[in-house]
Amino acid sequence: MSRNDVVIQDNGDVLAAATAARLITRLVDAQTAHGVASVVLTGGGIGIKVLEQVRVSPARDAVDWSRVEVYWGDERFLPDGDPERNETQARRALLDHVDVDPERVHPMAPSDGKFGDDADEAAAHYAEVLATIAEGASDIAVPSFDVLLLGIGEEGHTASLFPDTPYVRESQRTVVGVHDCPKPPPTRISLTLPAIRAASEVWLVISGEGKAEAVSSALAGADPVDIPAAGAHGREHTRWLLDRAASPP
Ligand SMILES: O=C1O[C@H](COP(=O)(O)O)[C@@H](O)[C@H](O)[C@H]1O
Repeated sequence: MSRNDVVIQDNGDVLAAATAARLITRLVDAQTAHGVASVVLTGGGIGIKVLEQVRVSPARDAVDWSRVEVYWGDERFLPDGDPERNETQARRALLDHVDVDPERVHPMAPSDGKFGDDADEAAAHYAEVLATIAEGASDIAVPSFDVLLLGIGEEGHTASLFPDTPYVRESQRTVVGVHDCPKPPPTRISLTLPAIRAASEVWLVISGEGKAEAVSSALAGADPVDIPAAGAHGREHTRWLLDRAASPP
């Protein structure tokens, strides 16, 4: 039976620091249990702040970063090194500062990489990468991620799955090229809801009053087609990690 928790912190700074502490512990526990831990990163303001808090925590050295597999839940399809790419931001916030094994860091392709500007090809390739690493722990061809971080948008999008799009309805593919996004940049790559649901734990980390209505709808059981975040669940645990401003009234 999967658990669902809501934890509310006073403000975004406390939320970021508390989530960083929780993430360090989760990675250490996963390494203790099975040697190599896996994490799926998110972009967005609070998601990157969490990584910065991991970086400045003395406890970060409790993690053996060379035994962490790093993935992304979504990416803004922009040139390599673009400051708006989730990968660029995650590297600056944390990955450039810890001893990760480059072979275990799995960014989604940039728009000037080997797939050129073909986001669908880049997404199909990422699906192959995930399928190759998958241990067959679940029915779907992605690794059983130990922890998958997500943010949400004011309209309820999560990863790059926006409301009422073919992408949030996707039931077969694990990774999709996403086009005509309402939030820039318009082209993205995203895990789908079935891939997200393969994670052992899903943590939705959410800050700011602009998100409160979407959070409230998701927790009330909205249709994921309308509020994509409502469809994000972990196999074992789903944690809604909120600041007070983002909490339902
Ligand atoms: O564009 C994106 O936005 C969402 C939420 O970002 P925020 O800054 O409003 O918190 C994020 O979850 C997603 O990964 C990112 O690509």
